[in-house]
Amino acid sequence: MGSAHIDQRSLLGLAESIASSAKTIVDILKGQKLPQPSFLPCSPMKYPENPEFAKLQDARMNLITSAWAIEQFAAGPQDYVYWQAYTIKHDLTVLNAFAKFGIFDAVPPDGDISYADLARKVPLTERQLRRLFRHAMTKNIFFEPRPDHVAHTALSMAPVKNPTLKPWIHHNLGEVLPASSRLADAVEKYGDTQDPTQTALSMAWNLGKGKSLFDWLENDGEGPERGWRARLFAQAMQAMDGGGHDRRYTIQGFNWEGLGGATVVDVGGSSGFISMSLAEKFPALRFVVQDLPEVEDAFNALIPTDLRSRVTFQRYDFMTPQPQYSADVFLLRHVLHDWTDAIAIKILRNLINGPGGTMKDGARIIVSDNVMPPMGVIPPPLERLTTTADLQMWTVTNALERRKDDWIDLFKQADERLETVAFVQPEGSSDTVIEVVFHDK
Ligand SMILES: C[S@@+](CC[C@H](N)C(=O)[O-])C[C@H]1O[C@@H](n2cnc3c(N)ncnc32)[C@H](O)[C@@H]1O
Repeated sequence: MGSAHIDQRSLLGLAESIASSAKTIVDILKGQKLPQPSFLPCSPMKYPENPEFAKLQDARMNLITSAWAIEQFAAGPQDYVYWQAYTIKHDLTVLNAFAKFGIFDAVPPDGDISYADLARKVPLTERQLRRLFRHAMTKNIFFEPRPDHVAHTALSMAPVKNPTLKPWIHHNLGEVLPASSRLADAVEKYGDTQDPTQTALSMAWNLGKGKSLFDWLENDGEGPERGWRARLFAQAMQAMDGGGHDRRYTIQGFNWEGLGGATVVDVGGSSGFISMSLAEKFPALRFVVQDLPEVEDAFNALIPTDLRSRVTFQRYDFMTPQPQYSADVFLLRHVLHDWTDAIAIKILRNLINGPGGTMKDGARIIVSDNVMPPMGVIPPPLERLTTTADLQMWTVTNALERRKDDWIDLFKQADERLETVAFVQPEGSSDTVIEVVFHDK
């Protein structure tokens, strides 16, 4: 078991470390004839991933860790804590307002636009716009190339170039942020509960008795609007398809080719984007994407014609017995971490015990999810992604991120016949692919 250590470096030591990591990054990019980082809107959105990835990644992680520490030294403890409490929430509010009111897309990607003209394109007044922009610009999100005009920077261009960041912002800042600000109140009221209906989210959004996150996403809204949150959530999940949660890690982490002509059931598969990528790569495989009814539209919008015969959608509630119980493989990607142990066990048992029989001997459950590493063994910027995922689950469903032993215990508790045979975490991946085999003996 590792432990997190306090950073012992001095102010000058941090500055030297920053200079050294920055030089490594500059040299690698120069060597590969790639642009240097800048705030120009045409800047690349991501770092390259190639043979020098590990060296580049180490330098980036050290640079970020050192920059965080040096910011804390430069601010001093009193100002740092005071500023954090005061400013951060508004950074997030502004980002949410930009996404909600279509401002990222209303500012032209090239050139600039006056606040007055922008106010004619979006549902905000010039005065409101100026106030939001002025705060955002302190962190290099948009800038004023000339008085009274606003233009994009590389950061404000990110949701324009990758539109899935907009539903991602909506879910995290429009839905989860009001809930995370109630986490302490929910703990005070409900204690250390694992009930998915007694959460900070249910408190913040007055969900009513017995309603959980997914009931709310699925049912909020009237008439044709109903389920609008679930549809946006399905798009937000596609934003996770990049960085450490890129779909390619789920593809690399298991020998899909070796399955031959099997049927894979993608349980809680959302828009089906993983199944579609797997189907493209492995033409012998067939897929059934299962999710709640409101997600079907997102699937229909995404499925290419040539995959329709091999990738289908089935409305299915995984709190009920699995209709495809005789399939060869069940994929659960980013699903079990949404649920406390008692419910995750119920979901697993529903896979095994179908309405007409049990899972086939030798069938596999493939889980692609976070496995919490021991404390302090991965760089702090990556550690923060795992602790964020854990707190996010606590906030929205009272669930958690599990360590390796927790996963093994979970499968055993669900059914003694489940054997966990592999944990594979491809390089660069935040997800681990866990392979579990069912022995019907
Ligand atoms: C965190 S998302 C993961 C989606 C997808 N597997 C991925 O990798 O991005 C969890 C999914 O579980 C689905 N879900 C939640 N409750 C469900 C239920 N009772 N039955 C079936 N699907 C459900 C949600 O609609 C959502 O698509």
